[in-house]
Amino acid sequence: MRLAQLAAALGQDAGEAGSAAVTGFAIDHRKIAPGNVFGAFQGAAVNGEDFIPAAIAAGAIAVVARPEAKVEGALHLADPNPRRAFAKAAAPFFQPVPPVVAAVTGTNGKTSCVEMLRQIWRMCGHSAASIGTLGVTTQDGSISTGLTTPDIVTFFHNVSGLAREGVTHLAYEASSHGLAQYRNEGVPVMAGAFTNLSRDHLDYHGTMEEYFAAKMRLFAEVVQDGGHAVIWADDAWSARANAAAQARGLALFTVGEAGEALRLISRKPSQLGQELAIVYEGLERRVNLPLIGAYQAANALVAAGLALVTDCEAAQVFDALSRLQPVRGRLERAAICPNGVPVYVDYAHTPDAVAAAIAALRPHVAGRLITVLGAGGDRDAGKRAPMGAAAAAGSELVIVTDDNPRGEDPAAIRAAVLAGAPGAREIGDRRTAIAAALAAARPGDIVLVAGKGHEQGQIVGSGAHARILPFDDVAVARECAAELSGAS
Ligand SMILES: CC(=O)N[C@H]1[C@@H](OP(=O)(O)OP(=O)(O)OC[C@H]2O[C@@H](n3ccc(=O)[nH]c3=O)[C@H](O)[C@@H]2O)O[C@H](CO)[C@@H](O)[C@@H]1O[C@H](C)C(=O)N[C@@H](C)C(=O)N[C@H](CCC(=O)O)C(=O)O
Ligand SMILES: Nc1ncnc2c1ncn2[C@@H]1O[C@H](COP(=O)(O)OP(=O)(O)OP(=O)(O)O)[C@@H](O)[C@H]1O
Ligand SMILES: N[C@H](CCC[C@H](N)C(=O)O)C(=O)O
Ligand SMILES: [Mg+2]
Repeated sequence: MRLAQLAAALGQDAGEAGSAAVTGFAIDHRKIAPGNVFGAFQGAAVNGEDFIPAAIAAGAIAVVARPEAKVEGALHLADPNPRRAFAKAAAPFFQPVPPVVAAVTGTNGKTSCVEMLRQIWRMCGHSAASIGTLGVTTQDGSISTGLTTPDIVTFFHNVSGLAREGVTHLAYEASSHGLAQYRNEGVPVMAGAFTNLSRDHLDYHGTMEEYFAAKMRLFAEVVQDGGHAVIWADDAWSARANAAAQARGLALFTVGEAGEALRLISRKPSQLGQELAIVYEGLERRVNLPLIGAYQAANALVAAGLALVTDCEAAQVFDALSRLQPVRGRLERAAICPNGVPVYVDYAHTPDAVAAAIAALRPHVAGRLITVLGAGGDRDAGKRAPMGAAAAAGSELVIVTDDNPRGEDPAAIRAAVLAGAPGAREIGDRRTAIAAALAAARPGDIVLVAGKGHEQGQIVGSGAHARILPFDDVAVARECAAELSGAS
């Protein structure tokens, strides 16, 4: 690719520099190699424009930046929205891409949906992958990227790398941060999905309206012209999501009890899962979903909707639902105590998710539900008390503990959660809290350990002082259960 082509994609003229070969793209000046294009963005922590001279010194031949940024010694590709312009400029460089791409947004359920869709596609015979909180997942396993939505350069590398490996079907998670920062643009997206909206990330977006607007960029700009919008119909924000998709002219596919394309008629919990009655194209079908909880049924049906609009055969899709494997850290049964008490690990880290995880377990509780939870530091502080309240409303015993305190005082975070759960116990150390929950449990009880799901570490400190202490809720629950059997 020549610089002239790249400039033309942005409607600009590269002049004499146009014949230079573009060797790659970077948004971090420390990753610039000679011949690269640098994207200089104003960030939350620092201003990327401050690194323009260093990027040019390292060999950048062009810089995508705001018109007012100072660029000397390289071509200035000026744009008032440099993140969007950078994505547009870089996209043609990263070829090929999988022919079928779907993206999922929503407060809760993105990871579950993309992972379930990956499995359904696979069972329909396609070579499929997903990108999201669990990393880049193919049938051979997962590689973690650290963030739900990686930065745009990593995203392009991953997407084109998967296509080169033969992946034809890709599902990715579009977080609101990722959408707001144009971290996943430029790949033709055949279908987008919306799962739900509830409180999270207001530290970043400010208001629910802004948060919703960030999510709706998926339908307004990211999904390709003539693409599909699969929308969970039973959420308070669904009607507005429908309107956003229709305003863009996308083909609407609604799912749920109020869904028109895929209607959920009934849901009956069974011992190991649930039986769903659904109607698709006028035909009533029964699906034995091997997963518990209304929320997992919702995610499975949204994933099924995405498979259907990406041309999978209905009989195969519904058959695949009955063979879905659990998603790591989502209502994962981590251990069974010697007295028969099961311990579930769930990634609930919003008030709505805590309520959803509890609702999923409640039909299976004969005795008491014991919930262990905390809230993350350097994240939306306003969700902490409502998380505590959701736990208290649905559990007989709540133990408030630490969950990635990051740069904050862990005791202050716990106090904020406890404000919503006044009767709760407080045990800062997460291992001690889990051990205490298991020790308190009597036959018939269930223990829910919420907040970390698949995570492998406890993040303490921030910036240069950040450390990730190894911690895995599933492993710790197993160890604590084993200690109990040693003690009995
Ligand atoms: C608030 C936020 O979203 N921050 C992310 C964002 O940072 P930013 O664009 O504001 O960047 P910045 O650090 O201020 O730096 C500005 C620019 O200067 C560049 N730079 C910076 C330093 C330097 O020495 N040289 C240099 O060139 C940076 O590459 C960047 O382009 O882009 C960075 C690069 O992609 C991310 O690493 C960073 O994630 C931080 C670590 C983070 O914690 N993000 C979380 C909140 C997040 O994004 N979570 C979402 C949602 C999770 C969910 O609920 O699903 C996710 O998608 O993971
Ligand atoms: N459809 C849903 N409705 C309500 N709660 C849900 C739903 N799906 C998942 N949850 C809750 O949210 C938790 C996280 O689920 P998942 O990882 O699929 O969501 P996510 O949107 O990817 O989250 P993140 O924003 O952290 O990436 C689950 O463990 C569960 O507690
Ligand atoms: N993607 C989410 C993960 C939160 C998980 C929870 N363990 C926490 O640290 O708050 C976030 O970055 O807000
Ligand atoms: Mg996720």
